[in-house]
This record gives sequence, structure tokens and C-alpha cells, in this order.
Amino acid sequence: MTAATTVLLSEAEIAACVARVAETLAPRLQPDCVGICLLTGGLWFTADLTRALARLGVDLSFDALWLSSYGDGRESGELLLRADLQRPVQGKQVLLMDDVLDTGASLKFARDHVLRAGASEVIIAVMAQKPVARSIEADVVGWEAPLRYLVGYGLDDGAKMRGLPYIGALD
Ligand SMILES: O=P(O)(O)OC[C@H]1O[C@H](OP(=O)(O)OP(=O)(O)O)[C@H](O)[C@@H]1O
Ligand SMILES: Nc1nc2[nH]cnc2c(=O)[nH]1
Repeated sequence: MTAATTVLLSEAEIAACVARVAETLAPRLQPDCVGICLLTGGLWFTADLTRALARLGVDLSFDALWLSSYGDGRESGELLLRADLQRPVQGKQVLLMDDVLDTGASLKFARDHVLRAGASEVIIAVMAQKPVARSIEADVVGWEAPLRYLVGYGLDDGAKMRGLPYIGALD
């Protein structure tokens, strides 16, 4: 563990949150639902959530959308679409999965993007949500996070710390 990191949510607590998210989502998901991971940070939550859903008998189609706005900094900046979807979502229910909902700029872009591509419904699941006023809300939230700079479980500090199995705060 990096000395300055305070553990906020342990590996076991993350697993319990993901299981709860999967149980909440499972009854809402249609057989042709397309699960979309917001890269890069959403990868870890998406991997765990898709496996938790599979344990409940839900097998999603899988795709990814690569967005970037924070770069190596700690503030939301210009939002870049680095790589687009690989599969059509026309007429389909979409499940967007990401690590954290902060200002909402990334998920708002992603939701608008898949709606423009013809998705019939968009459900948003995030591992963590910060207490910030914004124009978009998640449908299912794993953990209500404090207003701190988070790392671990996909959340990076200059591309490092994503692989930490817990969520911590640097500040
Ligand atoms: O609600 P917001 O203020 O938009 O912040 C949330 C986004 O910030 C991070 O992405 P980042 O741009 O750092 O890219 P990354 O996925 O490569 O970490 C995180 O993975 C979310 O996608
Ligand atoms: N690593 C990291 N990325 C973010 N993107 C938006 N909020 C955060 C945060 O707290 N930590």
C-alpha cells in the first residue's frame, strides 16, 4: 500500500457492493442487453459485475467505449472519445458500467452517444458515486463515496494504482 493512501472500501466490501448491484440489475436486464464498459477505469468493476450477473444467469453482450477527460490530472477536462463502440446498439437496451460518477460529464456523454446510436433504453451502473450536483444520475450505485480523490479498483493516479483491490483516498 502507498503510505499516503487511506483505505475507504475493502476488497470484501467491494465484493458485497458488486453482488448487490448485480441482484438489483438482474431483473431489469433484457436478453439482448448490451453491456458497455467505460474505459479505462470501468474495466475492473465491469469484469466483476458481468461475472456476478452471469452467476445470476444473465449473460450480456459486451462492448466498450473509451473516453478520457481527467488525463493524468485530478480535475475534469476536455472529454475525448478515444475509441467508439464495436457493435450496433440500435433498438437495444444498454447497460453502461463505470467506476465512478463525479461531475457526470463522462456518463452524460456516453448516455447521449448510445442514445444517438439508437439504444432503446440506457441503464447506468457505477461502483462509486460522489456527493456532487450534476445533470445525470446513476440507476444503480455500489457505494456512496466521499468527496475525495479516489484510487484503486480502476481509479488511477497518473495511470498508477488502478489495480489496487480496495478503494482508497489520496487526499
Ligand atoms: O463524472 P466525471 O467527472 O466525468 O468523472 C468520472 C470519470 O472519470 C474517470 O475517467 P478518466 O477521464 O479519468 O479516464 P480513465 O477512465 O482512463 O481513468 C472515471 O473512470 C470516470 O469515467
Ligand atoms: N482516479 C480518480 N478518477 C476520478 N474521476 C472522477 N473522480 C475521480 C476520482 O476521485 N479518482
